[in-house]
Amino acid sequence: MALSYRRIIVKIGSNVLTQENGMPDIARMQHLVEQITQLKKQGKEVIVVSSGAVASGRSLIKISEKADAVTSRQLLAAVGQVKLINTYSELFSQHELICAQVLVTKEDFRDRQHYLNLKNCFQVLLQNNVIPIVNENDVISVTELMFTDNDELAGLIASMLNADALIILSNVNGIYNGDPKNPESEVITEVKPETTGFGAFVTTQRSQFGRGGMLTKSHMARKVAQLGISVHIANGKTENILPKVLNEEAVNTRFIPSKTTSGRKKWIAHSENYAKGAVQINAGAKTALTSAKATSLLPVGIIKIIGEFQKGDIIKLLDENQKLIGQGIAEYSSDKAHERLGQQNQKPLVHYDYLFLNAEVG
Ligand SMILES: Nc1ncnc2c1ncn2[C@@H]1O[C@H](COP(=O)(O)OP(=O)(O)O)[C@@H](O)[C@H]1O
Ligand SMILES: N[C@@H](CCC(=O)OP(=O)(O)O)C(=O)O
Repeated sequence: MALSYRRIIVKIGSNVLTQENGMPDIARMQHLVEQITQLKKQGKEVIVVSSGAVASGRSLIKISEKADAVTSRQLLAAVGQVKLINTYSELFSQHELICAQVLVTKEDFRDRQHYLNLKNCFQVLLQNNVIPIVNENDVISVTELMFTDNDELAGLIASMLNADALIILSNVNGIYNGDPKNPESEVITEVKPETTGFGAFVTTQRSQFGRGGMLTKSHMARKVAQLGISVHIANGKTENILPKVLNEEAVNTRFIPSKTTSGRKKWIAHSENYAKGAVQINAGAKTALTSAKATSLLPVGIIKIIGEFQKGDIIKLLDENQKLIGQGIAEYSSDKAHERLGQQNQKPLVHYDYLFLNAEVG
């Protein structure tokens, strides 16, 4: 039976678009564009998150051996992104489709207003039947300003746009229960919200041109599925992989979504890096928050306040072992929280509606 997704984010990894010699694989791009065109013809909305700028740059310019890694990446990406988007534009125009370039940085997800502006831009593109092609703005995103990789970016976009599905195309058939190169390893076909233990199979190993590897993919996939979005990790080098995934005809790893979460919670879920402060909570509060019942964080369960924050800021929630368990929006400042610390009958510091708790990865 075909999966009936309407809004789909397709993330295309560097390795899918790159030949073994590091040069862009135009034939592969052409085939992916054909598949996306088919989805568009079926009335689906498709947003592409495409890596490949650096690989495209490599085909155009030779970098000096003296240049450092950051500068080389800036040069290759700045030159390569033009070629990448031009290639997409030419290929889509052969099918009478228009695509748009959307380059983003971590900063664009920083506050609610930036977030809403970006969301608005996607909405107008989709309303006009344009295919957004998103990539990180590698020219200004360097070192700590960078997304872990485009998988993280794709997860953010999927949750921002309330997508039905995120399909991550990589150079493996999915997450294997061992080394992907070992013929005895098999693809884990389904990860349910309650599945545990699969994280042990994922190593920090990554492919020749990839950045984050399978570890970030599985972290992100878990989080996105927790927000109510199906996530598939599939092989972008397999012929007709997109229709095959949707018709359940290809081996891939599918993360089954939890029941849906509000847009506000989705934003909070991805705001961990923008937290202004943190609170450490006791074991009782942790048990209450992680139980099935909707519970707000009360000062009585807080043992420590870390850093300064104002009403409306994102704050992290840590357990007694300093482990991050989630984040939420503070209902009042750190000064007021200090006054109420450990006291009973006080207003919640984080209301349940503004609280997001992380799932275990595996
Ligand atoms: N359990 C596993 N199953 C599949 N791949 C794995 C696993 N553990 C590590 N990997 C590595 O993750 C790589 C894919 O991630 P990555 O290199 O970031 O690719 P991409 O460019 O598509 O984002 C695989 O090529 C493989 O080397
Ligand atoms: N923004 C970079 C890609 C970075 C990246 O995350 O790559 P990948 O791990 O292959 O998805 C580029 O366009 O070359």
